[in-house]
Amino acid sequence: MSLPLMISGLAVRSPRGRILLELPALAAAPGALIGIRGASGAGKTTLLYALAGLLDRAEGSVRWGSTDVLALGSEGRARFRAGNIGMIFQDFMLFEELNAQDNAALTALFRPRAERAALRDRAKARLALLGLAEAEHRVTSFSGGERQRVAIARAMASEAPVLLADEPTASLDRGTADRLIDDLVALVRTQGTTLIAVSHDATLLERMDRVLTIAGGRLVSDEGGICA
Ligand SMILES: Nc1ncnc2c1ncn2[C@@H]1O[C@H](COP(=O)(O)OP(=O)(O)OP(=O)(O)O)[C@@H](O)[C@H]1O
Repeated sequence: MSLPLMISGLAVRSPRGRILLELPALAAAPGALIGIRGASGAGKTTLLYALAGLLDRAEGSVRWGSTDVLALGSEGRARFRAGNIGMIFQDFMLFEELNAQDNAALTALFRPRAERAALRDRAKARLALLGLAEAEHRVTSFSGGERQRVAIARAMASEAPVLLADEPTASLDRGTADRLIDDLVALVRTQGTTLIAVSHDATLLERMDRVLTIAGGRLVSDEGGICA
């Protein structure tokens, strides 16, 4: 399944009413590689959170296909995310008491029984591809880069139609980052996934079909790919 994105009248405010993000309209076809760049505090993570349906207070609509995630209650948003959105976020959202393999295969819990074994196999293969052989180790002892790779393996193994990533290469060495970028591009090209990645990594941004620049909570440029 592939999901087109349609944003309309999106506005996110701080609890005191300050505008953090204002995006009157944005559309993205499925199967696109979209980069988001901007200075610290520009609103990039806020946009990713809005796209993932992780914000409780936002005006407007964020439609993935026919689903407006802003119109759903928290349970509905969680269910939609589990089925449709793979997330590689900066806090990695790992479960400390689980090992790397179980963390990477976590989305199997939300899948029909018949799909679970294949998802676990994909998670294992992704961990190996990302150079994490210690799949049986609990993530508590892992470094930042190792934790990031577990989160990436989980998001990619889910084969969700949408992948949202916040600085996916930030904790990785250049070689691992380059392999990851190749893998993400291949996934998008073969599966029709939509990848939206916030990044400062020029190598990653160069590989995107489209790069959005956010400044002061607003979209200030929308380029069909850049050469950094
Ligand atoms: N809950 C909140 N309450 C008040 N202000 C907030 C809240 N969340 C974010 N902000 C503010 O919103 C603005 C955008 O933050 P955001 O994290 O989206 O920026 P960013 O572009 O991702 O920055 P960075 O590159 O540093 O991660 C910042 O000024 C931040 O301080």
